[in-house]
Amino acid sequence: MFNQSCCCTLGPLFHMGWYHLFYQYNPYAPVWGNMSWGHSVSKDMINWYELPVAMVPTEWYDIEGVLSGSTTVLPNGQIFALYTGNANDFSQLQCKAVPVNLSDPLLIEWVKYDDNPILYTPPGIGLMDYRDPSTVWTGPDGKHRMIMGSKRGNTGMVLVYHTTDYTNYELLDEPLHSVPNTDMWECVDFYPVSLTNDSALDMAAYGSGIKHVIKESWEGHGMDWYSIGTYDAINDKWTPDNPELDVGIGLRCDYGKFFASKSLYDPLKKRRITWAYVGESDSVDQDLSRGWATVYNVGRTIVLDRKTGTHLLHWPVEEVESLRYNGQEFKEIKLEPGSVIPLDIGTATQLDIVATFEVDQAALNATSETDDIYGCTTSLGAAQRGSLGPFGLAVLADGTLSELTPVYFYIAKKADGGVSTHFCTDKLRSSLDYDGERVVYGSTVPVLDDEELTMRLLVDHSIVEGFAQGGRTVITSRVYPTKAIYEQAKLFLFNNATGTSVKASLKVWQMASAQIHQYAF
Ligand SMILES: OC[C@H]1O[C@@](CO)(OC[C@@]2(O[C@H]3O[C@H](CO)[C@@H](O)[C@H](O)[C@H]3O)O[C@H](CO)[C@@H](O)[C@@H]2O)[C@@H](O)[C@@H]1O
Repeated sequence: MFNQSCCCTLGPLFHMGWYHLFYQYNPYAPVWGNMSWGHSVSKDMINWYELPVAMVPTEWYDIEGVLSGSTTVLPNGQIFALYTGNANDFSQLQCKAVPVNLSDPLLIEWVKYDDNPILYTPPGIGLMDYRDPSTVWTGPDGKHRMIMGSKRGNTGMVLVYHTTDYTNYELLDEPLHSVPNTDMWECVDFYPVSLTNDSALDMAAYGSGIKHVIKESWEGHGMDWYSIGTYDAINDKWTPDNPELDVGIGLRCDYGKFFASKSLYDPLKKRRITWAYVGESDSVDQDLSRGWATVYNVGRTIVLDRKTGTHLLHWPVEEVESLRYNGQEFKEIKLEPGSVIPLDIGTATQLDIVATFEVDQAALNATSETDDIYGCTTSLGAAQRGSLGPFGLAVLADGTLSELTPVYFYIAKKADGGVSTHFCTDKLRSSLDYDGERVVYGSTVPVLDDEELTMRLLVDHSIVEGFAQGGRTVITSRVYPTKAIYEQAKLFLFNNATGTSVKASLKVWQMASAQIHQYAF
């Protein structure tokens, strides 16, 4: 957690045994402004050291902000950053910077390129619709490429550039991809995923057995969208597998607070990790009185869900399991319709929970109730009862359930005989004293015939990260309980369905705190 960091998680990189995270950061206040590149490092992605700010606004071309961008590590070990400068007239110009000393594992000092800016807005693009240059990668033809997010009118798009020297960039005539009515695409990310195994691929991977993902962050809406498709590197064009799941209209990386994410190919463990800015959801006044705002999620691996082929799986990095202690197991607890069962686990403010739920198959077949329009976000939350849901866990709840955050499944039988399963987080009663959004987050989650319903929850005081079906649908929430804190925070199982009992089995671990410190020089 960092004093007002905001917006894109910038070019993460791995250098000499350290994971580096750069992020939009205001050194002076917990609100957006004075945008600089904050810098933190970790050896394990769990415990972090905060380093001196890497870049601050100093020049005419970035005096209104050193905005988002990326870093690139070349095969010869050279490193550079590309970023958007918010110029003195607020136009968005692309700039370059390099670390002063490559033999410094911490890459403390950065210097801006003398001939910045290296790119001006192309004709036909708004001066403020042109930002967040990506990591540079090399295609199968040996050409080096960089992409940026933009829009024309209301059509969001990814622009593609070629470069031969990593400083001069030539814009291609056609975008990599665009989708009408999706507005400005911020912080675009583009990466390959394997169709054959869970090993991540670095950007150079291309050919059969590979799909490519475009991720964009929807300006002003705090939502990150992704789509899986095929990249034609010869023509620098990308096509979605399913036009109904195109970028910005189909699937989200997370259905809660998770914005402006950026991924890293981790060369050490051959995996792709993503981080995003998990903003506060109470008022700016609260940010000011706390003196800080915004956290980052525990790093999440990304792989293609090879069972559905339609989804990605976002899952907490394995390192987080090193924080687990005092694991307790609960087996086959029967939850009758309308039941709420406290789980005796002691303090319940920092938890890792893995739970499975088994619905009575006879009840599922027998129910005559159908609901074709159920949706988490339009529902009344966990209080809305149906024949086959909701059931799940209430976290950060006080003993009287005056405050609680239910995370649950809701199965809706459809008129055509099929079912849709929804994964939701209900923030309507998370806090008795709260001046922010009171909403229900969530979406549908595919559940295949041979699968149980499973969820994993990471609970950490004001953050609840929920992962359904191995990470097919993910919800990150910020909640601000006033009573359900420290020793008063409890964990409950519940089944608010009217027509089925549910069997729950779960393992719950207490979680030690991660260490976040200033680096001692
Ligand atoms: O920090 C800038 C980077 O953040 C991104 C993605 O989140 O753009 C956000 C954006 O909005 C910020 O500035 C607004 C004032 O201009 C402010 O109202 C808003 O709350 C902020 O998040 O930043 C740019 C530049 O101002 C603006 O066009 C965006 O909407 C990313 O695209 C930027 O690189």
